[in-house]
Amino acid sequence: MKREIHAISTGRQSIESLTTIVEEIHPFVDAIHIREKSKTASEIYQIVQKLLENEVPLDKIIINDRVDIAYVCKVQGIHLAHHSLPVYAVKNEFPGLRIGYSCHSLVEARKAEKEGADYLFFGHVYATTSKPGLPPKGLKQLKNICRGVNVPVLAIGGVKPSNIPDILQTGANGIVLMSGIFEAEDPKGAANDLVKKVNKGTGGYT
Ligand SMILES: Cc1ncc(COP(=O)(O)OP(=O)(O)O)c(N)n1
Ligand SMILES: Cc1ncsc1CCOP(=O)(O)O
Ligand SMILES: [Mg+2]
Repeated sequence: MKREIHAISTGRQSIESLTTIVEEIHPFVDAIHIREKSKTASEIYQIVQKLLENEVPLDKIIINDRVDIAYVCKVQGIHLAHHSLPVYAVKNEFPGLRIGYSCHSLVEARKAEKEGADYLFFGHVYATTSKPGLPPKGLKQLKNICRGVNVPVLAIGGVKPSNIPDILQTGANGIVLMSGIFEAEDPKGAANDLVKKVNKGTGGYT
């Protein structure tokens, strides 16, 4: 199974900065999540249209939570969280959309898999400023999730180049980064480094 690198927007950047970064990084990553909880549907639609105008492939874009926008924009997929529509409901209505789900336990992971999730995020694996005050889940729990489901599991939270080998040892199928890409001094260089690190020892870069 091909290892994947996903990048998630921070929700803290302007449309201009966000789209500029996505235009630079898209060749290096497998998916870019537009996770903009305080932007309106109209603003998120505008982001997707701007990306499209700048030749970012729609099949690299995943919309967080907003199934309506994912469907209308015909992007790669939808990423759901515990506060989103249930996985089974989205699967029933939109069987063509790739569905991701953010899980935090094995019970949740198995439930999402059973309901039709195509891949899972598990985290936060390491401490991260994105989840202040919440203890990290760690590599042992990540390994447990990877063993307990058959769909790909991607590690999220505090991921950086130095911890990628440990993450991949757990059986995880990839990594997800927010600050390490979107807040990097050189997002394109950071994404390029991640590709090398993730594919080390597999005999090929993507
Ligand atoms: C145990 C637990 N429940 C919920 C959250 C946060 O929500 P989540 O479903 O992970 O969605 P995001 O807001 O992170 O996109 C959590 N971190 N832990
Ligand atoms: C959305 C989300 N869910 C768990 S950690 C996280 C954010 C990860 O951010 P970073 O890659 O900067 O640690
Ligand atoms: Mg989460």
